[in-house]
Amino acid sequence: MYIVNTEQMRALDLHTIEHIGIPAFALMENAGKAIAEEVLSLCREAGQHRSGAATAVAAPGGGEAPFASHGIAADASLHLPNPSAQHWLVLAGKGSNGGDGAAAARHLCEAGLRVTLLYAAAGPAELSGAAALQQDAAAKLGIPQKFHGRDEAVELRAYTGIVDALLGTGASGAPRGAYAALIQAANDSGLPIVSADIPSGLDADTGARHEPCVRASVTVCLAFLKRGLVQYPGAEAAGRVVVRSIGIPSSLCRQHGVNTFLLTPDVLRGELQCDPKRPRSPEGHKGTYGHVLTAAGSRTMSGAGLLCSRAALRAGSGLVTWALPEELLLPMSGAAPELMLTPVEASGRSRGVWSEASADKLIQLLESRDVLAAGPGIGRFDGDSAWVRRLWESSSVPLVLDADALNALADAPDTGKWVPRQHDTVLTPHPGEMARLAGISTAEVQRDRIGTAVGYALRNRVTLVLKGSRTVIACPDGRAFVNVTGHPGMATGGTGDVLTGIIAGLLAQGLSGPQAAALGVRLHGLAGERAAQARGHFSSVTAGDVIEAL
Ligand SMILES: NC(=O)C1=CN([C@@H]2O[C@H](COP(=O)(O)OP(=O)(O)OC[C@H]3O[C@@H](n4cnc5c(N)ncnc54)[C@H](O)[C@@H]3O)[C@@H](O)[C@H]2O)[C@H](O)CC1
Ligand SMILES: [K+]
Repeated sequence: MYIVNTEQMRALDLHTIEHIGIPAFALMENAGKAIAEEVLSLCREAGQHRSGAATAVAAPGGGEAPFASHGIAADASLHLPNPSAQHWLVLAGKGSNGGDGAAAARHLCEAGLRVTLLYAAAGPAELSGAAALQQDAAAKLGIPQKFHGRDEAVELRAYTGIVDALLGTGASGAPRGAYAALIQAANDSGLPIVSADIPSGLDADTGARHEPCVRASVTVCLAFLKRGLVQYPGAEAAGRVVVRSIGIPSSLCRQHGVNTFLLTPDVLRGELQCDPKRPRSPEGHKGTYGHVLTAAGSRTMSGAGLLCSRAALRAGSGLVTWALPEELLLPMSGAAPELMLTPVEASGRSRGVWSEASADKLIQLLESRDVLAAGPGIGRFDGDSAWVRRLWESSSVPLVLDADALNALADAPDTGKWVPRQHDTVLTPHPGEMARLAGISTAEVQRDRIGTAVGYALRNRVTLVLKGSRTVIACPDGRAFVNVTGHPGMATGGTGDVLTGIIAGLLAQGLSGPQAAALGVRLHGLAGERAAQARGHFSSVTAGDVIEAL
């Protein structure tokens, strides 16, 4: 599923209208029907919820074919039992979003609902183009219309639901004047709201909420998923999002530079050519599935190393060697019998702390290993930026950097002079680590997660996993994937270490950086959901549970 920004959406609209020849009015008609269908679906759900009765009429001879009678069936998508009990208000702006709303009003009327159109305008003269034609068509059909051009309060409780067709991708800044008043009234009404394209007030590119912003029950996103609908926390305003085709060919997306995707199984298999069900060769032996070296753990954070190493095994790596400061060797021996442990030179200050010199041992160990995962629980230590540089420049295997290895990278004075790596490099920062790497504030990272991640990945030719709600996987070629799996219960110590191990384990089995990062993030989220389900309540999920659920 493609994710577009407003500039790409406008270009796709224009291309479809001007080059392909599908008129804006036709697109708007399709948009209106799609919105109406989702309103009716919401009404049916509510009706079923209340009465528990199924709405479909069983066809003669069994089967659920609604309204079929002797082989003749009606259009089920616009059916609602007792539609006249519904009186929906369509709030329409002066632009094409409002045009979608007017079209939806006609289709809802056709389905038998009572409908009123309320424009954020002083009169029809303020409308133009296809939106004016839609308003005129609705008027000709006798659909009641009101015009509200001023910033005055209005009472909406007489209705049963609201369609928000005030602002779409043409909005800029916080809703003003009558738009603000109507959005406020809609939110205050407590009625179910179905938003056209995006909730009015939501920034379609960044997901920022310009108040007053509509809080929708459902958002009917038209043509392609808008970036703002997958950037949290703003996107919570959208409620359930359903993307509906309106006739703009998805085949146009590539030529308009759309290279951001929702991470679905189809996208994994298609765009990423990554088939998680890849058959494992029967003659496979532990060497077939790769050997991960983890450089992780320190005196006060030994568990991070254990979690990362166990996760690499659980993700399918044939072997895992855990390199750790010598002081931890005895205490951690046998903690996970499947792991091989090897001590590295600790710092002069303390035997439980890493040293810059330990990089030499790691490089030597990598002569017989396939992947290096460095960072979970290593803490900060003298010379750690030089340590990261040594690993960056001298390891000739895929590399995953996490936690304080990223902070050490961020503090390195001259990364621009480092020898570019010829092997997959995956960084897994949380927003704070991303901020340090990019030299901006965490708030700025969160304001445009996709843009920040893609910019860094392109500049540094790495795969960047920006963790958080809706994790972003940004690739060295500029493509980005937004993950939808996961669970609030995963916001607990150690789940980041587990993700690093999973990605390393997948790299060890031959996946590329983007494939291992995308599949790893998706599986990590699914495992977290399963762990939360098994625990009954998400507050008791631990990182270890996520490994077990993987
Ligand atoms: N173009 C097409 O073929 C299709 C478009 N679709 C729908 O159209 C909107 C985008 O429409 P556009 O006319 O560009 O802008 P909007 O309707 O979103 O709003 C512009 C309208 O609102 C005023 N305005 C802008 N910002 C503010 C503000 N902060 N406060 C108050 N008023 C504001 C501005 O002056 C204009 O009058 C898209 O989202 C789709 O819904 C269809 O999908 C069909 C194809
Ligand atoms: K809207």
